[in-house]
Amino acid sequence: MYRLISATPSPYARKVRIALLEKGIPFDLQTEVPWHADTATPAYNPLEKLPVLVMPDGTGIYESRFILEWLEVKHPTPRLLPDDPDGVLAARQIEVIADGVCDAVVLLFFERRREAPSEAWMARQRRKVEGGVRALAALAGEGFLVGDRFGLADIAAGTALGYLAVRFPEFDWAAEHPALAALHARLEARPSFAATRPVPQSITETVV
Ligand SMILES: N[C@@H](CCC(=O)N[C@@H](CS(=O)(=O)O)C(=O)NCC(=O)O)C(=O)O
Repeated sequence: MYRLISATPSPYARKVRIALLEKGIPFDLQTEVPWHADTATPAYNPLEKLPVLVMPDGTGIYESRFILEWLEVKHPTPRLLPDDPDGVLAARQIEVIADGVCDAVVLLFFERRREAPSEAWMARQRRKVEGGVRALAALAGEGFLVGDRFGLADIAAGTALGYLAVRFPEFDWAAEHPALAALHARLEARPSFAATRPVPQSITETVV
């Protein structure tokens, strides 16, 4: 059985959790705080990050985009990528935007924990979050983000938007982007999203 090393707020781990659930792949969930000294990630990932998908033989793969690509290759049905190459590229481009929003939120979150946070640095990260959400909003319509089928693009965008509620709640993106908010509501109604709602975690060790 696979084991996924995850964290309750992690949007990157949530992408993998949702893909595993959508593909009906059984897995054990190992939830931890990757910022604490006792994290298991260094045993599998030289970058010391989760998610890590641990194989039955104990080896691990890491980096959410790679894990999702790996799952698409090893467990191709149901397919989470479009059938056409341009659709695949569009979905991957959306994942780049969504992950970039999450990256900026992480940097903003930890900057705020510094004794003397840099206002310039935080403003820069907020700009990236707002710009990324604007780019996603420009793609949101009545259906799913790419083609007529739920897939990777929706998983990436949905997990990024869900992460904002946990780490950047003061950004009222839904008021600015009603079509994106409606898509997000549709996605959060899916069992795979409902089962993986992000929850803040208590980080009690010094990180920055
Ligand atoms: N690009 C990576 C980012 C993963 C990442 O930043 N994970 C965080 C946890 S969380 O922010 O997703 O909750 C982590 O393990 N950070 C520990 C560290 O960076 O040392 C991915 O997509 O998997």
